[in-house]
Amino acid sequence: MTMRLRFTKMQGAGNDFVVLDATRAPLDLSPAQYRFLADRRFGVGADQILIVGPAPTPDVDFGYRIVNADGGEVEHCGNGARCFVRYVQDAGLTTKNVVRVAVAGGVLELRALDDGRVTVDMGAPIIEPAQVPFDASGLRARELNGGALWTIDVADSANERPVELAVVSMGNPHAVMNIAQFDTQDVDAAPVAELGPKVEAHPRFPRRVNAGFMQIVSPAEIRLRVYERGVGETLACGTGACAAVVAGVRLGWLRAGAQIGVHTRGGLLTIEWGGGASDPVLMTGPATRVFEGEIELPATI
Ligand SMILES: N[C@H](CCC[C@H](N)C(=O)O)C(=O)O
Repeated sequence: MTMRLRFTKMQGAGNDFVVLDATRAPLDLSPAQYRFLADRRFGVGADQILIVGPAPTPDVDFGYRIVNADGGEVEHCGNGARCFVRYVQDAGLTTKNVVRVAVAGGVLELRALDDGRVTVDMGAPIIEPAQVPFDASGLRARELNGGALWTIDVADSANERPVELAVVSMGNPHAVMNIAQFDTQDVDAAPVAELGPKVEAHPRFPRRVNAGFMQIVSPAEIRLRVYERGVGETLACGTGACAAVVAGVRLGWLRAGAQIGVHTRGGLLTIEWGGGASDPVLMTGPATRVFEGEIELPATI
């Protein structure tokens, strides 16, 4: 028994999505069915599944849900937000250029630009460790320029090793590491494959965490790789780029209020944050429709 499911494949800076339209009828798939859709051999293949729905409240235009490739539903997706607005415009679901959408992590305002990119007001970051959430019990932060760096022990292949990180939530949890601590100035040589999964699943992150590896190029430019919670390393992570800039500004490594160029493996994201706790993080980047299709989705997997 299968169901025929129409989908749109999209990508934002190489972070790729299967977009499902639930604006006309509810769509409630199982985690196993979401994993099937995300599977790059047996299904369509994607980092996340985006389910576009009707507005849950009068103050927004739409709602959308985000499911990681492992089938777990999450609070936020920055690259997905840009693809969402491209989708609803292309599908004729809106004629607006500024769209408000409700996600589990909050309400986003999205602006489609004339050059094809999209700017997302990602809201203010959450920097209180307990709200990330991060268990800081028994730890003492290293204060730097008003920001905080935490050292946790991570079991790598050989033994336990200390890893220094900043913690930020954009509605979803992020750990940001400066790669200089790994004796390299090249993010391509950072130990993402080895340490990414260990940090993602570290017990001090009760909801797991997205692990960002940041190379500071200048006060207005970074290179970033992210081992995403529930996926693994992706070519880009929008909320990860926002979290890295927030951490970098707070720690004095990046310039507050500047347009920070975030070079990811999939393309350039531009992030701006004024540095105030209530200042919104603004992210601008690409959003591309790749193809549309149909798939026979097994009713039970
Ligand atoms: N893996 C993330 C969700 C997707 C975030 C990323 N794709 C983005 O563009 O922000 C998490 O579990 O919080």
